[in-house]
Amino acid sequence: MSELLRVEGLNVTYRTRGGLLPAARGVSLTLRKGEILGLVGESGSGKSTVLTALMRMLPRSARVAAGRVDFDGTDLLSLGDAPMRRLRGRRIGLIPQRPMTSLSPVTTVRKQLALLSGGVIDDVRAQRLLTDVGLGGLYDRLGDYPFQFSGGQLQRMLMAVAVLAHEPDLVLADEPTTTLDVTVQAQILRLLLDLRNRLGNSVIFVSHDLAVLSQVCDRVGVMYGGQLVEAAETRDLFTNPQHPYTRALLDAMPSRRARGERLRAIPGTVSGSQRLPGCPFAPRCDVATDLCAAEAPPPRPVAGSTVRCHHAGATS
Ligand SMILES: Nc1ncnc2c1ncn2[C@@H]1O[C@H](COP(=O)(O)OP(=O)(O)OP(=O)(O)O)[C@@H](O)[C@H]1O
Repeated sequence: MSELLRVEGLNVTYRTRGGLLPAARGVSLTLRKGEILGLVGESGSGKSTVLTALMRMLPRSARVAAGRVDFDGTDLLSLGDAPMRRLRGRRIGLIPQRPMTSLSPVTTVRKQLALLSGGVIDDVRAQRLLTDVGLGGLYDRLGDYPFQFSGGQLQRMLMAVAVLAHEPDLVLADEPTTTLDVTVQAQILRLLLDLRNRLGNSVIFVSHDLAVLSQVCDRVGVMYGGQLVEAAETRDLFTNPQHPYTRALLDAMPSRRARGERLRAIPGTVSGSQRLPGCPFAPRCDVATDLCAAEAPPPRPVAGSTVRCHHAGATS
């Protein structure tokens, strides 16, 4: 598979009352054509910041302090605003986190689908797209308002717009199933896989839930304190995790604990870890040494993973 996206050394900083906050720190990743890459991490680890930087939709308080984002031969970070707007939607689609709040409550769904698709969804096209995402029966109700549909139905419609209206090469999905119940969540994940298999698009799928990512992703990147601390093929990550934080995340997954066994929470919080000079996970890590607190480990290959840990390889 050839490469679609290459992110190198992405640094994003927010201006806050407490000073500059480095929310993404030296994030490097690659995405092949047709690949689904998951990004996982606790709240505040920097997942949305990376996704928003790729879309060039960061708030004004943010600054991309360093890095390069090559999208199919185009440097996204130096691209002018007008060509970037043309790219958004057409070649890069976004599936939002909360379908209900992404839509205006006072405009009919028909109008919003047309607007979101840049005018390409007329009534004939809408019928085909709805059928493609398993909602053919809702065509007669397009004049209704968002609150008259379920969250799962709205998310399918937004996926139809993001993935099918222009068939973009890259789809960015920011926790698209978080607000849905488990059965609907499974339907949405299946739909995402079906669409990828049919269209061959690449996807970056952000979630705080490793179990969700394991169902759809070819590869998974683990974020902590603004850094990508480990990235590997999904199976390798689950069977042979190299970073202590990845191991702790896996240990905290209910499905991986034996029945009756206590779940292991990770003590401490991610808060403030972006400002530490050494490894951001060091204060919560049970194998950390003085070196970890003093020096940030660079990414290096260990047993199929790319991992940022001074002790990876020695501790597994
Ligand atoms: N607009 C902003 N202004 C200042 N700080 C921000 C802003 N947006 C995010 N941050 C901070 O940047 C860090 C990374 O946040 P980000 O939203 O990227 O994390 P996340 O992993 O996506 O979290 P979540 O899962 O909760 O969405 C956090 O410390 C957050 O508080």
